[in-house]
Amino acid sequence: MLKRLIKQFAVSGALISLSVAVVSLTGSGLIAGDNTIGFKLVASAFIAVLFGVICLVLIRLNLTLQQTIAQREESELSLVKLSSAVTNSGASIAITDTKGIIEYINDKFCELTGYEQSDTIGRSIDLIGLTQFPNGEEVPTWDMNCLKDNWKGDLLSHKKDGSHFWCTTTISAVYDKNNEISNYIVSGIDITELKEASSAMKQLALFDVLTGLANRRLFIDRMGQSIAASQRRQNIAALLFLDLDQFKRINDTLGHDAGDELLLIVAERLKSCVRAQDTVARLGGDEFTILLNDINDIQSISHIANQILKELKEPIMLGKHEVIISTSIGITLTPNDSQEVDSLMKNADLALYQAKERGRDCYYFFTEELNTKALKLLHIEQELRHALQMDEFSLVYQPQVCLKTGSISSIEALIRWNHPERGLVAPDEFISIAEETGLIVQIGEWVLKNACMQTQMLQQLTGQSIKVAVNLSSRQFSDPNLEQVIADVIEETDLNPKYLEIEVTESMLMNNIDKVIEQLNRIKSTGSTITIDDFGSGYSSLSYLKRLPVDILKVDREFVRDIPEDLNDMEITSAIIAIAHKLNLKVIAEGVENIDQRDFLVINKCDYAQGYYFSKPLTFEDLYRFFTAEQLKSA
Ligand SMILES: Nc1nc2c(ncn2[C@@H]2O[C@@H]3COP(=O)(O)O[C@H]4[C@@H](O)[C@H](n5cnc6c(=O)[nH]c(N)nc65)O[C@@H]4COP(=O)(O)O[C@H]3[C@H]2O)c(=O)[nH]1
Repeated sequence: MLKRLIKQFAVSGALISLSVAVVSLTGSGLIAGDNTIGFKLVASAFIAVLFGVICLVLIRLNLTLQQTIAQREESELSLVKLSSAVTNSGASIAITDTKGIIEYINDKFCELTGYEQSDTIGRSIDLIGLTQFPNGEEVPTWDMNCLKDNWKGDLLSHKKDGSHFWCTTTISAVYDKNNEISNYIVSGIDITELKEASSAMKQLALFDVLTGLANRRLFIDRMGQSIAASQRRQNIAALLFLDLDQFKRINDTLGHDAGDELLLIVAERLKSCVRAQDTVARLGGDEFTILLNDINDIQSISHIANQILKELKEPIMLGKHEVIISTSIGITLTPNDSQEVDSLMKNADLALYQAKERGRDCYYFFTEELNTKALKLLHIEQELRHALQMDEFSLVYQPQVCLKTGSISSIEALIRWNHPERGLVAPDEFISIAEETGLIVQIGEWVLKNACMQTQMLQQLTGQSIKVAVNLSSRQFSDPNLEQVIADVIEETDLNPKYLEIEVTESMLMNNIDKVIEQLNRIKSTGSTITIDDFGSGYSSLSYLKRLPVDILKVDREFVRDIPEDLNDMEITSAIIAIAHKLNLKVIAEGVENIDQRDFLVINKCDYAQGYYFSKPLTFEDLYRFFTAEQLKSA
């Protein structure tokens, strides 16, 4: 009101004075002859101007006053806004003095910590444990004397009830007009859930879900640390690769839950064999690795390896079933064998392979010779790839003779590798490498296709219904698309499928009988027949044999070799023939090298035979000649 009155007074005064001044000056000009009147008029104009100026000053003063009041109102409003923002902030806020004594806390602080205003004001902020990291380490920046700027970090804090929460915390210094710190604002946001989620993710990323052991990633990381530590401390670290010998069988027969339970028990037993500074990891499946650190003598590694072998052989109860397993262990040392993670892994794997070769349930230390052998195998693998591209493979065929008629009933296709430098390479030297590297899938398809094609051609050339037997490797046998591959080849080569015999080894059929039966039935659905190769060399149970959809049993060469000297072999061979016939299966004996063996087989009613006595494996051209000669003989 007063402001308005002053304003009105000043404005009217200024206007009146200005008008009076103008009128006076005009009047003084008009009566220029009369000096006295003119002087009076000028004087009154001067007074009017002076009065006007005073009024204008008053207007200015009034404006300034108004601005000051508006500014004060504005800052009051800002303060209200700020205080309401702090009070209602989603972040917990505490304001402390320079010594960390709490002067203010907002509602969120109370909600988060469980403390009331009355519990906290006047007490140290240490109350909620902001001065310590979870591992007990001091928070360095919480020293008030050091904190000159903002500090931000994640802290594990305490609630009033003693429980913990993770808080992402910002501590900011507040400066007064003398640029001295007057207060600290401590604001925090609860990130407990986030921390828990990220630690769960860390657990997933670094640990095996089933066993809780380190996973491959963490293990490799630890290996890097062990390599560095062994160099620093000038001692040894050992890497052990383990593979459970009977795991697949247990998994297949007792199911995956039992398999998982077994892995958990194995993990516990492995942990019990090593020290706290060692790492046990599961790389996947039944593959475990162990890192033994700070080793001073190799005997202690052997001691631990022996302990593991012993521990794992203790019976394990899986539900109602008691199982006994064993393990094979490959061992490599750093810095002795290598100081590179990759080559140490490779070394241990090679040593493990060697342990398995040596009959399993044992450990084997990596050696340089092993490495040389592995390099040689790698070289052969590269050569095999090249051989496939350059068409260096060929097939030879060994006739199979019907012992009743003496005529050729089938031919067995056997692969040869025409190596550009080494000449003809026998399959025993490369099939296992091809299997290990997976190249057998391509090589096997090549064999199947060429064997069918050439047999079809031979049938046309000779006019005879010749069958062909083709060996299948275990890798091919486990391919779920196998029947499609066979069906495609049959269609492509135009061979009647009843002339194709697929040979699978007895050892291939040993695992998971139901799956094997399924696979054999799929192969049979193509119209071809199935022969079990090397029969008697494995441990086929007769009850299994009854269920298998097979047509022919091939007696292993081992049993035929010492006939007629070895009575046991003769007993076994005649028993296999008798059993096969009881099951309505045909029998073929392989490796027949002399007439005594042939006669024995004839007497014991073996259906077919194959061996050097009848013919060595022949090239396609020789085979054709062989057939023509046979035809001439019988004509
Ligand atoms: N001591 C002796 N040996 C005889 C006699 N008659 C034949 N043999 C040899 O015995 C092997 C018979 O083949 P297998 O048992 O299937 O054993 C085969 C088979 O398991 C594998 N193999 C050969 N060709 C292929 C193939 O195309 N694919 C696959 N997956 N494996 C093959 O390589 C093995 C060896 O084949 P080969 O070296 O051709 O050796 C052949 C053959 O040459 C005999 O009277 N005495």
